[in-house]
Amino acid sequence: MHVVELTEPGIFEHRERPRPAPGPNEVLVEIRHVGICGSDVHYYELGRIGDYVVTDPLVLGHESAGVVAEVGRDVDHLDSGDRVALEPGVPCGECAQCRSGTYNLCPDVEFMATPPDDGAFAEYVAWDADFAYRLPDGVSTRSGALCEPLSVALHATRRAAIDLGETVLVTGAGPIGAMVVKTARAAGAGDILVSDVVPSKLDRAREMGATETINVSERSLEAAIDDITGGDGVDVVVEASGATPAIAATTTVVRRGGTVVCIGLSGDDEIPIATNELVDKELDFRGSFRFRNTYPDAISLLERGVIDVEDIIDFEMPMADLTAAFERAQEPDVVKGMVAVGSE
Ligand SMILES: NC(=O)C1=CN([C@@H]2O[C@H](COP(=O)(O)OP(=O)(O)OC[C@H]3O[C@@H](n4cnc5c(N)ncnc54)[C@H](O)[C@@H]3O)[C@@H](O)[C@H]2O)C=CC1
Ligand SMILES: CC(=O)[C@H](N)C(=O)O
Repeated sequence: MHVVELTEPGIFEHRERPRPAPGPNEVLVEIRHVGICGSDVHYYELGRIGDYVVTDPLVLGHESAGVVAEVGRDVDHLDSGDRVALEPGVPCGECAQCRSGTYNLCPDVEFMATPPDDGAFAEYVAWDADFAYRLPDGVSTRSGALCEPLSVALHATRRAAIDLGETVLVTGAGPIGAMVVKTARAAGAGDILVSDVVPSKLDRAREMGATETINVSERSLEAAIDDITGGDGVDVVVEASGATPAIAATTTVVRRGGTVVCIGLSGDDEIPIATNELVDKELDFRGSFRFRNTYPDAISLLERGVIDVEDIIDFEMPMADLTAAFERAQEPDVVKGMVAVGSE
Protein backbone atom coordinates (compact mmCIF):
# COMPACT_ATOMS: atom_id res chain seq x y z
CA MET A 1 0.00 0.00 0.00
CA HIS A 2 0.97 3.59 -0.54
CA VAL A 3 2.01 5.76 2.45
CA VAL A 4 3.66 9.13 2.87
CA GLU A 5 6.47 9.30 5.41
CA LEU A 6 8.00 12.37 6.98
CA THR A 7 11.67 11.46 6.77
CA GLU A 8 13.15 14.77 7.92
CA PRO A 9 11.75 18.27 8.50
CA GLY A 10 10.13 19.51 5.28
CA ILE A 11 10.62 16.22 3.43
CA PHE A 12 7.78 13.82 2.60
CA GLU A 13 8.63 10.57 0.82
CA HIS A 14 6.02 8.46 -0.96
CA ARG A 15 6.70 4.82 -0.15
CA GLU A 16 5.17 1.36 -0.46
CA ARG A 17 4.59 -0.71 2.67
CA PRO A 18 2.90 -4.09 3.15
CA ARG A 19 -0.86 -3.73 3.63
CA PRO A 20 -1.53 -4.45 7.34
CA ALA A 21 -3.72 -7.37 8.37
CA PRO A 22 -6.32 -6.46 11.02
CA GLY A 23 -5.86 -8.12 14.41
CA PRO A 24 -8.82 -9.97 16.01
CA ASN A 25 -10.27 -6.73 17.49
CA GLU A 26 -9.29 -4.47 14.62
CA VAL A 27 -10.72 -3.22 11.38
CA LEU A 28 -8.70 -2.52 8.25
CA VAL A 29 -9.81 0.88 7.00
CA GLU A 30 -9.29 2.23 3.49
CA ILE A 31 -8.60 5.86 4.34
CA ARG A 32 -10.59 8.46 2.37
CA HIS A 33 -10.07 11.81 4.06
CA VAL A 34 -7.48 13.21 6.46
CA GLY A 35 -7.50 16.76 7.85
CA ILE A 36 -4.21 18.61 8.32
CA CYS A 37 -3.80 19.59 11.99
CA GLY A 38 -1.46 22.27 13.33
CA SER A 39 0.51 19.53 15.08
CA ASP A 40 1.09 17.77 11.72
CA VAL A 41 2.41 21.06 10.33
CA HIS A 42 4.64 21.47 13.38
CA TYR A 43 6.19 18.01 12.89
CA TYR A 44 6.56 18.73 9.16
CA GLU A 45 8.34 22.04 9.79
CA LEU A 46 10.47 21.22 12.83
CA GLY A 47 10.51 17.43 13.19
CA ARG A 48 9.43 17.70 16.82
CA ILE A 49 6.86 18.98 19.28
CA GLY A 50 8.47 19.41 22.69
CA ASP A 51 9.76 16.05 23.83
CA TYR A 52 8.15 14.20 20.89
CA VAL A 53 10.90 13.96 18.30
CA VAL A 54 10.65 12.34 14.87
CA THR A 55 13.66 10.03 14.82
CA ASP A 56 12.33 7.38 12.39
CA PRO A 57 10.17 7.97 9.29
CA LEU A 58 6.72 8.93 10.57
CA VAL A 59 3.33 8.88 8.84
CA LEU A 60 1.45 12.05 9.86
CA GLY A 61 -2.33 12.67 9.98
CA HIS A 62 -4.70 11.93 12.84
CA GLU A 63 -8.00 13.47 11.67
CA SER A 64 -9.21 10.59 9.53
CA ALA A 65 -12.16 8.68 8.14
CA GLY A 66 -12.56 5.94 5.57
CA VAL A 67 -14.28 2.72 4.60
CA VAL A 68 -13.93 -0.63 6.36
CA ALA A 69 -12.16 -3.03 4.00
CA GLU A 70 -11.80 -6.01 6.35
CA VAL A 71 -12.93 -6.87 9.88
CA GLY A 72 -10.98 -8.82 12.48
CA ARG A 73 -12.24 -12.18 13.77
CA ASP A 74 -13.81 -10.82 16.99
CA VAL A 75 -15.39 -7.65 15.60
CA ASP A 76 -19.16 -7.87 15.36
CA HIS A 77 -20.35 -4.24 15.31
CA LEU A 78 -18.81 -3.24 11.97
CA ASP A 79 -18.88 -4.73 8.48
CA SER A 80 -16.88 -4.31 5.31
CA GLY A 81 -18.20 -1.30 3.44
CA ASP A 82 -19.13 0.67 6.57
CA ARG A 83 -17.85 4.22 6.50
CA VAL A 84 -16.10 5.09 9.77
CA ALA A 85 -14.39 7.95 11.59
CA LEU A 86 -11.27 6.90 13.49
CA GLU A 87 -10.69 8.18 17.02
CA PRO A 88 -6.91 8.62 16.86
CA GLY A 89 -5.98 7.70 20.43
CA VAL A 90 -6.22 4.10 21.62
CA PRO A 91 -5.61 3.98 25.38
CA CYS A 92 -4.21 0.98 27.25
CA GLY A 93 -7.57 0.20 28.89
CA GLU A 94 -5.92 -1.00 32.09
CA CYS A 95 -4.34 1.94 33.93
CA ALA A 96 -6.04 3.93 36.70
CA GLN A 97 -7.09 6.67 34.25
CA CYS A 98 -8.61 4.20 31.80
CA ARG A 99 -10.38 2.34 34.59
CA SER A 100 -11.86 5.55 35.97
CA GLY A 101 -13.09 6.62 32.54
CA THR A 102 -10.65 9.48 31.93
CA TYR A 103 -9.01 7.52 29.14
CA ASN A 104 -7.80 10.68 27.37
CA LEU A 105 -5.26 10.93 30.21
CA CYS A 106 -3.88 7.40 29.74
CA PRO A 107 -0.07 7.72 29.84
CA ASP A 108 0.31 4.74 27.50
CA VAL A 109 -2.10 5.89 24.80
CA GLU A 110 -1.18 5.06 21.22
CA PHE A 111 -1.95 8.31 19.40
CA MET A 112 -1.76 8.53 15.62
CA ALA A 113 0.99 10.68 14.15
CA THR A 114 2.78 11.13 17.48
CA PRO A 115 6.24 9.54 17.49
CA PRO A 116 6.64 6.59 17.41
CA ASP A 117 3.02 5.95 16.29
CA ASP A 118 2.14 6.34 12.63
CA GLY A 119 -0.90 8.24 11.41
CA ALA A 120 -3.31 8.10 8.51
CA PHE A 121 -1.65 9.50 5.39
CA ALA A 122 -1.76 5.93 4.11
CA GLU A 123 -4.02 3.89 1.86
CA TYR A 124 -4.95 1.57 4.73
CA VAL A 125 -4.83 1.70 8.51
CA ALA A 126 -5.54 -1.25 10.83
CA TRP A 127 -7.25 0.23 13.90
CA ASP A 128 -8.90 -0.94 17.12
CA ALA A 129 -12.56 -1.45 16.17
CA ASP A 130 -13.73 0.13 19.45
CA PHE A 131 -12.23 3.40 18.22
CA ALA A 132 -13.81 3.22 14.75
CA TYR A 133 -17.29 4.82 14.63
CA ARG A 134 -19.80 4.12 11.88
CA LEU A 135 -20.83 7.24 9.95
CA PRO A 136 -24.52 7.46 9.12
CA ASP A 137 -25.80 8.23 5.62
CA GLY A 138 -25.53 11.96 5.14
CA VAL A 139 -22.25 12.35 7.04
CA SER A 140 -19.37 12.24 4.57
CA THR A 141 -15.91 10.92 5.36
CA ARG A 142 -14.75 14.50 4.74
CA SER A 143 -16.89 15.71 7.66
CA GLY A 144 -16.22 12.51 9.61
CA ALA A 145 -12.48 13.20 9.58
CA LEU A 146 -13.21 16.48 11.38
CA CYS A 147 -14.81 14.65 14.31
CA GLU A 148 -11.33 14.94 15.77
CA PRO A 149 -11.04 18.75 16.12
CA LEU A 150 -14.78 18.82 16.83
CA SER A 151 -14.10 16.42 19.70
CA VAL A 152 -11.40 18.71 21.10
CA ALA A 153 -13.99 21.51 21.18
CA LEU A 154 -16.78 19.29 22.53
CA HIS A 155 -14.59 18.13 25.40
CA ALA A 156 -13.52 21.72 26.22
CA THR A 157 -17.15 22.87 26.09
CA ARG A 158 -18.06 20.14 28.56
CA ARG A 159 -15.13 21.12 30.78
CA ALA A 160 -16.46 24.70 30.64
CA ALA A 161 -20.00 23.59 31.62
CA ILE A 162 -21.46 26.49 29.63
CA ASP A 163 -24.89 27.46 30.91
CA LEU A 164 -27.74 28.71 28.69
CA GLY A 165 -27.27 32.32 27.67
CA GLU A 166 -23.78 32.71 29.12
CA THR A 167 -21.28 35.02 27.44
CA VAL A 168 -18.31 33.04 26.14
CA LEU A 169 -14.99 34.44 24.96
CA VAL A 170 -12.99 32.22 22.61
CA THR A 171 -9.38 33.37 22.19
CA GLY A 172 -7.99 32.17 18.84
CA ALA A 173 -9.98 31.59 15.65
CA GLY A 174 -7.96 28.74 14.18
CA PRO A 175 -9.66 25.38 13.58
CA ILE A 176 -9.97 24.64 17.30
CA GLY A 177 -11.35 28.08 18.17
CA ALA A 178 -13.75 27.86 15.22
CA MET A 179 -15.00 24.49 16.46
CA VAL A 180 -15.43 25.92 19.97
CA VAL A 181 -17.61 28.69 18.53
CA LYS A 182 -19.83 25.97 17.07
CA THR A 183 -19.96 23.78 20.19
CA ALA A 184 -20.53 26.78 22.48
CA ARG A 185 -23.42 27.87 20.28
CA ALA A 186 -24.83 24.33 20.30
CA ALA A 187 -24.50 24.31 24.11
CA GLY A 188 -26.73 27.39 24.34
CA ALA A 189 -24.20 30.15 24.86
CA GLY A 190 -25.53 33.69 24.51
CA ASP A 191 -22.96 36.13 23.19
CA ILE A 192 -19.87 34.46 21.72
CA LEU A 193 -16.89 36.80 21.48
CA VAL A 194 -13.82 35.75 19.51
CA SER A 195 -10.34 37.26 19.47
CA ASP A 196 -7.53 36.74 16.98
CA VAL A 197 -4.85 38.73 15.17
CA VAL A 198 -5.88 37.74 11.61
CA PRO A 199 -8.85 39.76 10.28
CA SER A 200 -10.00 37.08 7.80
CA LYS A 201 -10.19 34.50 10.58
CA LEU A 202 -12.34 36.86 12.63
CA ASP A 203 -14.64 37.29 9.60
CA ARG A 204 -14.89 33.51 9.32
CA ALA A 205 -15.64 33.22 13.05
CA ARG A 206 -18.54 35.67 12.63
CA GLU A 207 -19.93 33.56 9.78
CA MET A 208 -19.75 30.53 12.09
CA GLY A 209 -21.70 32.14 14.92
CA ALA A 210 -19.48 34.60 16.78
CA THR A 211 -21.55 37.61 17.80
CA GLU A 212 -18.60 39.98 18.18
CA THR A 213 -14.92 39.82 17.25
CA ILE A 214 -11.83 41.49 18.65
CA ASN A 215 -8.66 42.03 16.66
CA VAL A 216 -6.08 42.05 19.46
CA SER A 217 -3.42 43.49 17.18
CA GLU A 218 -5.56 46.68 17.14
CA ARG A 219 -6.96 46.87 20.69
CA SER A 220 -6.12 45.12 23.92
CA LEU A 221 -8.26 42.16 24.88
CA GLU A 222 -8.67 43.51 28.40
CA ALA A 223 -9.94 46.92 27.19
CA ALA A 224 -12.28 45.33 24.63
CA ILE A 225 -13.86 42.95 27.15
CA ASP A 226 -14.16 45.77 29.65
CA ASP A 227 -16.09 47.81 27.05
CA ILE A 228 -18.29 44.97 25.87
CA THR A 229 -19.26 43.67 29.32
CA GLY A 230 -19.42 47.01 31.11
CA GLY A 231 -16.50 45.99 33.31
CA ASP A 232 -18.08 42.73 34.52
CA GLY A 233 -16.01 40.28 32.44
CA VAL A 234 -17.27 37.26 30.51
CA ASP A 235 -18.83 34.18 32.10
CA VAL A 236 -16.52 31.72 30.37
CA VAL A 237 -13.18 31.97 28.55
CA VAL A 238 -12.07 29.15 26.28
CA GLU A 239 -8.44 29.73 25.38
CA ALA A 240 -7.75 28.24 21.92
CA SER A 241 -4.77 30.22 20.65
CA GLY A 242 -1.80 29.00 22.66
CA ALA A 243 -0.61 32.64 22.53
CA THR A 244 1.11 33.70 25.75
CA PRO A 245 -0.63 37.12 26.05
CA ALA A 246 -4.05 35.51 25.51
CA ILE A 247 -3.39 32.86 28.17
CA ALA A 248 -2.06 35.47 30.61
CA ALA A 249 -5.17 37.65 30.13
CA THR A 250 -7.72 34.91 30.84
CA THR A 251 -8.00 35.56 34.59
CA THR A 252 -8.50 39.29 34.01
CA VAL A 253 -11.21 39.12 31.33
CA VAL A 254 -13.35 36.50 33.07
CA ARG A 255 -16.00 37.62 35.58
CA ARG A 256 -15.90 36.92 39.30
CA GLY A 257 -16.96 33.32 39.81
CA GLY A 258 -16.37 32.54 36.12
CA THR A 259 -14.65 29.68 34.34
CA VAL A 260 -11.48 29.52 32.24
CA VAL A 261 -10.73 26.47 30.12
CA CYS A 262 -7.31 26.28 28.44
CA ILE A 263 -6.92 24.20 25.29
CA GLY A 264 -4.04 26.12 23.73
CA LEU A 265 -0.49 24.88 24.20
CA SER A 266 2.06 27.66 24.47
CA GLY A 267 5.60 27.56 23.12
CA ASP A 268 6.62 29.08 26.45
CA ASP A 269 7.13 26.65 29.31
CA GLU A 270 5.94 29.15 31.90
CA ILE A 271 3.40 31.96 31.66
CA PRO A 272 2.63 34.36 34.52
CA ILE A 273 -0.93 33.87 35.75
CA ALA A 274 -2.46 36.28 38.28
CA THR A 275 -3.00 33.70 41.00
CA ASN A 276 -4.50 36.24 43.38
CA GLU A 277 -7.24 36.77 40.78
CA LEU A 278 -7.88 33.02 40.79
CA VAL A 279 -8.52 33.22 44.52
CA ASP A 280 -10.16 36.63 44.80
CA LYS A 281 -12.52 36.00 41.87
CA GLU A 282 -12.99 32.34 42.89
CA LEU A 283 -12.33 31.15 39.36
CA ASP A 284 -12.57 27.66 37.96
CA PHE A 285 -9.35 27.42 35.93
CA ARG A 286 -9.18 24.17 34.00
CA GLY A 287 -7.16 22.45 31.33
CA SER A 288 -8.72 20.44 28.51
CA PHE A 289 -6.70 17.64 26.94
CA ARG A 290 -7.84 15.94 23.75
CA PHE A 291 -11.20 14.24 24.41
CA ARG A 292 -13.03 11.24 25.77
CA ASN A 293 -16.39 9.74 24.87
CA THR A 294 -17.02 12.43 22.25
CA TYR A 295 -17.13 10.64 18.90
CA PRO A 296 -20.71 9.32 19.10
CA ASP A 297 -21.95 12.77 20.10
CA ALA A 298 -19.84 14.54 17.47
CA ILE A 299 -21.29 12.24 14.79
CA SER A 300 -24.81 12.77 16.10
CA LEU A 301 -24.37 16.58 16.01
CA LEU A 302 -23.23 16.30 12.39
CA GLU A 303 -26.03 13.91 11.44
CA ARG A 304 -28.73 16.13 12.92
CA GLY A 305 -27.25 19.22 11.27
CA VAL A 306 -26.72 20.94 14.63
CA ILE A 307 -23.10 21.50 13.67
CA ASP A 308 -21.60 21.82 10.20
CA VAL A 309 -17.84 21.39 9.87
CA GLU A 310 -17.49 21.77 6.10
CA ASP A 311 -17.24 25.55 6.35
CA ILE A 312 -13.90 25.43 8.15
CA ILE A 313 -12.28 23.66 5.16
CA ASP A 314 -10.37 26.02 2.82
CA PHE A 315 -9.07 23.50 0.31
CA GLU A 316 -8.89 19.80 -0.50
CA MET A 317 -5.88 18.27 -2.26
CA PRO A 318 -4.94 14.69 -3.13
CA MET A 319 -2.36 12.80 -1.06
CA ALA A 320 -0.12 12.80 -4.16
CA ASP A 321 0.31 16.54 -3.51
CA LEU A 322 0.92 16.31 0.24
CA THR A 323 3.91 18.66 0.23
CA ALA A 324 1.92 21.34 -1.58
CA ALA A 325 -1.00 20.79 0.79
CA PHE A 326 1.24 21.26 3.83
CA GLU A 327 2.80 24.40 2.34
CA ARG A 328 -0.66 25.83 1.66
CA ALA A 329 -1.89 24.90 5.14
CA GLN A 330 0.71 27.30 6.56
CA GLU A 331 -0.77 30.37 4.83
CA PRO A 332 -2.09 32.76 7.51
CA ASP A 333 -5.66 32.86 6.16
CA VAL A 334 -6.08 29.08 6.04
CA VAL A 335 -8.19 27.51 8.78
CA LYS A 336 -8.25 23.86 7.64
CA GLY A 337 -6.68 21.91 4.79
CA MET A 338 -8.16 18.56 3.82
CA VAL A 339 -6.40 15.69 2.04
CA ALA A 340 -8.26 13.20 -0.14
CA VAL A 341 -6.64 9.78 0.09
CA GLY A 342 -9.22 8.03 -2.06
CA SER A 343 -12.53 9.03 -3.62
CA GLU A 344 -15.88 8.65 -1.86
N1 LIG B 1 -5.46 20.63 24.48
C1 LIG B 1 -5.61 19.87 23.40
O1 LIG B 1 -6.05 18.73 23.45
C2 LIG B 1 -5.28 20.43 22.07
C3 LIG B 1 -4.57 21.60 22.00
N2 LIG B 1 -4.34 22.17 20.80
C4 LIG B 1 -3.71 23.49 20.85
O2 LIG B 1 -4.77 24.45 20.75
C5 LIG B 1 -4.31 25.63 20.10
C6 LIG B 1 -5.22 25.95 18.92
O3 LIG B 1 -5.12 24.96 17.92
P1 LIG B 1 -5.32 25.36 16.39
O4 LIG B 1 -6.61 26.08 16.21
O5 LIG B 1 -5.07 24.15 15.60
O6 LIG B 1 -4.10 26.39 16.23
P2 LIG B 1 -3.84 27.55 15.19
O7 LIG B 1 -2.42 27.94 15.38
O8 LIG B 1 -4.31 27.16 13.83
O9 LIG B 1 -4.79 28.73 15.69
C7 LIG B 1 -4.41 29.62 16.68
C8 LIG B 1 -5.06 30.96 16.36
O10 LIG B 1 -4.72 31.89 17.39
C9 LIG B 1 -4.48 33.13 16.78
N3 LIG B 1 -3.72 33.99 17.69
C10 LIG B 1 -2.39 34.26 17.72
N4 LIG B 1 -2.12 35.12 18.72
C11 LIG B 1 -3.29 35.40 19.32
C12 LIG B 1 -3.66 36.23 20.41
N5 LIG B 1 -2.76 36.94 21.10
N6 LIG B 1 -4.96 36.27 20.77
C13 LIG B 1 -5.89 35.54 20.11
N7 LIG B 1 -5.60 34.75 19.05
C14 LIG B 1 -4.32 34.69 18.68
C15 LIG B 1 -3.78 32.78 15.47
O11 LIG B 1 -3.85 33.83 14.54
C16 LIG B 1 -4.58 31.57 15.04
O12 LIG B 1 -5.69 31.92 14.25
C17 LIG B 1 -2.85 25.35 19.73
O13 LIG B 1 -2.04 25.88 20.77
C18 LIG B 1 -2.77 23.83 19.73
O14 LIG B 1 -1.47 23.37 19.99
C19 LIG B 1 -4.81 21.64 19.62
C20 LIG B 1 -5.49 20.45 19.63
C21 LIG B 1 -5.72 19.72 20.86
C1 LIG C 1 -2.09 18.78 20.20
C2 LIG C 1 -2.67 18.36 18.91
O1 LIG C 1 -2.84 19.16 18.03
C3 LIG C 1 -3.08 16.96 18.66
N1 LIG C 1 -4.45 16.97 18.23
C4 LIG C 1 -2.90 16.08 19.85
O2 LIG C 1 -3.88 15.87 20.53
O3 LIG C 1 -1.77 15.64 20.08
